[in-house]
Amino acid sequence: MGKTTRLIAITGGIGSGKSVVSKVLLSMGKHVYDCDSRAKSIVDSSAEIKMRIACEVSAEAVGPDGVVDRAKLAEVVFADRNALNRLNAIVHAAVIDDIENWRVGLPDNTDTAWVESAIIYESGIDRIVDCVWLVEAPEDLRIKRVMARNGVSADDVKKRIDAQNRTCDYVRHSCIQTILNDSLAPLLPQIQRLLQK
Ligand SMILES: CC(C)(COP(=O)(O)OP(=O)(O)OC[C@H]1O[C@@H](n2cnc3c(N)ncnc32)[C@H](O)[C@@H]1O)[C@@H](O)C(=O)NCCC(=O)NCCS
Ligand SMILES: Nc1ncnc2c1ncn2[C@@H]1O[C@H](COP(=O)(O)OP(=O)(O)OP(=O)(O)O)[C@@H](O)[C@H]1O
Repeated sequence: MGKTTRLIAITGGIGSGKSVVSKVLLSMGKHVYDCDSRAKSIVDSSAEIKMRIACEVSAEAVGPDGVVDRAKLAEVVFADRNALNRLNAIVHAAVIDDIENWRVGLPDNTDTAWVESAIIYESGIDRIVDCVWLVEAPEDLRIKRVMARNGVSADDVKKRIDAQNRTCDYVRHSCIQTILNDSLAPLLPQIQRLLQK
């Protein structure tokens, strides 16, 4: 059981490069929980959660076949803070439970594992991790990266940035390490240095 495994959050705004950091760790054989994909599986596998999303957030975002229309859901919640708060309240409690189950299921000898999420304070993940790795990149670069990655407009990316906590809020966590992922700083040596701490 990985019950005593130390948890480190990999956080930072959308497009900062959290997934790239996660991929480096995974390539080293480390355990990383990907909140975006796990949250999707949790929603997709729960009729109750989907019903709550349809009733409390957007009826149009869940089809009669139970399939979640994520483009529609994103359009609704990133234009309406109250709708986003309702969605977060429905999904995040289930994600926290899932992280705890995942941690318990890690192999015995797992000293440290990572949880990747853009929104550790909104989701409550800050309360279950021991340390935070904050991935940072200039906002204009983050916007360009996400436009290229997702084929979306700058306006769509800015709406998500507005929905996420500002960098200054991250300092609320007592143990925080920064990884700079602009167009110049190489990532690998920074990750290796943090792994030695
Ligand atoms: C809003 C949804 C439908 C958009 O789906 P979509 O496939 O377009 O995006 P995806 O899930 O891959 O997320 C991409 C990025 O959007 C940002 N984002 C996602 N959810 C949120 C949120 N609740 N608040 C702020 N930013 C968010 C993050 O930077 C994330 O990395 C989806 O993200 C969702 O259901 N979000 C609520 C659950 C959640 O908070 N998941 C993320 C961490 S637990
Ligand atoms: N240093 C880099 N050099 C080139 N491309 C990069 C770099 N860092 C990230 N990218 C690219 O930018 C895009 C955004 O990066 P990534 O998906 O890791 O961001 P993220 O922080 O995980 O975003 P999200 O909050 O949406 O999960 C990806 O297509 C990624 O390949």
